[in-house]
Amino acid sequence: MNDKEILRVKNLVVDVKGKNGKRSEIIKNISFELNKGECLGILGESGSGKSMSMKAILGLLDSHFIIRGSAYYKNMDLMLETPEKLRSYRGNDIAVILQNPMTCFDPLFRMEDQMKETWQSHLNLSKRELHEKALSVLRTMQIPNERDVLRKYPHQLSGGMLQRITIGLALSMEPEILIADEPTSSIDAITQFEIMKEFQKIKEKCGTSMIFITHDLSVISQVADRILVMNQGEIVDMGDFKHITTKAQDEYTRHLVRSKMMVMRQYNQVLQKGETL
Ligand SMILES: Nc1ncnc2c1ncn2[C@@H]1O[C@H](COP(=O)(O)OP(=O)(O)OP(=O)(O)O)[C@@H](O)[C@H]1O
Repeated sequence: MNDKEILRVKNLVVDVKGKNGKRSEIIKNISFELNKGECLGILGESGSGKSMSMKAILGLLDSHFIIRGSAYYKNMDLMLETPEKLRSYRGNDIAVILQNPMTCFDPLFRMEDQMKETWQSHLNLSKRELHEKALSVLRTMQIPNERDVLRKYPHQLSGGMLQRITIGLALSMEPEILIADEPTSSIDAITQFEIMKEFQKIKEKCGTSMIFITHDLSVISQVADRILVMNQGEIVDMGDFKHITTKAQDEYTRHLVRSKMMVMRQYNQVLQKGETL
């Protein structure tokens, strides 16, 4: 690893064991690095291996999967760490934001209790301080009526608001790396735009290193410094937005760009209308 890098993934292979005992390769020898303060976009269609590669790095795959390769975080190979150590990295150093914010919260508990629980095991704070922290996260994420929101259950809040809270919670842990796996896919286009603005702010203000996983080129066009394209478990292209959209040599990338560009034009039209509402 050089000084600029915060994560270096080398020759990552993931095999899955089928019921008949046969092994099939779902991640085929991928290597990439994430630089400090950089936002790396991982782009690919459904099933291309975006989530699996992240899960493998974070130790989130069960024993049906056989993983080879290395993933250096601050010169430590995550692949060689114990499950306990990986769990502590996931809480403190590497924050993960998932597709559906509803699945991150327990439907039976009020938002305040869930937020407090996130911090309780990591921070030594009094009840009062935890309450103040919860309010401050909501204010930072510009959530109105923050006192009311804390008393609500997850189903009483919109998907966009829950995702904002998830992002706020992830950031409150001051992670070194933020991994967002399709964080806007279950949200309408206007809220998606607002959430993307949050990610842009995070990048500009906090300098957090980010990996942003999506199947949608338009979504990462605003935040990603570099985009890595995956197809059938392999990295087929890598470069900045301009390279991906105008100079990609790989036929799959070109096909992806052509089809996304059309959607992107429509998406931008919707957003422009939304902004002037
Ligand atoms: N539990 C599983 N058991 C076996 N194979 C799996 C399992 N989960 C995913 N796969 C396979 O791994 C490959 C990569 O899946 P992955 O979820 O990483 O794709 P993705 O690019 O993140 O797509 P999506 O956006 O739909 O999640 C796919 O071929 C998928 O069928």
